[in-house]
Amino acid sequence: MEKMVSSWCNTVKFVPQDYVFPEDTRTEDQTVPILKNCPMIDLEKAVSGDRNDVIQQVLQASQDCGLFQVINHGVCDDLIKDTMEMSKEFFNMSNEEKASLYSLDPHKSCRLYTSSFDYARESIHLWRDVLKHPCHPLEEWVDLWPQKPSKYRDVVGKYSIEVRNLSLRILELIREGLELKPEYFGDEMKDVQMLVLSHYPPCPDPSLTLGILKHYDPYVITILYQGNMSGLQVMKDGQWVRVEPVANAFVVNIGQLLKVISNGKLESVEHRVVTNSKEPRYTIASFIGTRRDTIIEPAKALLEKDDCRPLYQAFSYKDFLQAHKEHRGEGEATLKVFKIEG
Ligand SMILES: O=C(O)CCC(=O)C(=O)O
Ligand SMILES: [Fe+2]
Repeated sequence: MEKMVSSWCNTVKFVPQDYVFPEDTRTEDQTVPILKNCPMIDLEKAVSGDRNDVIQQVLQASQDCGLFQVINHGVCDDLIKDTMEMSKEFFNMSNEEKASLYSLDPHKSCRLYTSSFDYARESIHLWRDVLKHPCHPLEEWVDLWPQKPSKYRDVVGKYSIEVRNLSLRILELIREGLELKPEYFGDEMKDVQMLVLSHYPPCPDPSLTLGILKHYDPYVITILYQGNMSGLQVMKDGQWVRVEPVANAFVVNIGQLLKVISNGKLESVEHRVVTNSKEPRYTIASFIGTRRDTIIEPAKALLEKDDCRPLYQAFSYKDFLQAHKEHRGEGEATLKVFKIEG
């Protein structure tokens, strides 16, 4: 517990040496430019307006940026606010109250930890505390979730369901856009959902530290709520740029599995999180993924339609995760393992 950044960060004036990243991996400049033309997609229009136009916006943004933001997404503002409140309350509880969830074991399904999933093996730590738990199907997991704050399970349970529904609606737009058959994203492609609540406390020298190292999301799709504090940066045209938070909008990230399924038509964007010295930052990421035995491959219908060869061989998600672990921080290298050269 004493390793959690929030346990000791108020007592230090300088960044401890084991939190200082090598110069080429950390952020030297806090004032990187804003991601321009980050598409803001109005999802309501998919129902009441020109659905095809929304589909094209989603596809275009996924191709150009690997990321977009959504408004009028159907998750109600109060629920987002209450969930953020639950997260803040949780992280601000005393260490005694959180102790039962804290674990250094990367295999524990619901856990509170600090830095990355494997603190014990990393040489430099991230400026970040994390609560991570599966949430689908809710009744299977909810009993493992925090018991305090007392409304946590109720509020976060509702949030996880609504955000899951949002992910499925976006996946459906993508499926239609790629002209895949209706059952393409069947149950197995989306039957895992993880919720990751992050707390990035203020840092005395943000130029030395990172909240999360550069990475690609090793899932199908991510829905991120980043509150009102910036910190998320994406690699665009060889440059790190900021994704500014927009009140009640979600950031949608195309995961690496979707890049493979779309045979590289959709991009997955490299991103990282920087720290700041002023305010704590709280974010909630919902990842839709799959089980370890699911086979991932470029959609055959897409290859036939476009008359093109597959860029990736078929692989099990288990093998992908293994490669992901081996190439930590080098997300491009993970997919290269499965790339068909030619
Ligand atoms: O907290 C954030 O802003 C981003 C989190 C993220 O990229 C992740 O958890 O994969
Ligand atoms: Fe991420």
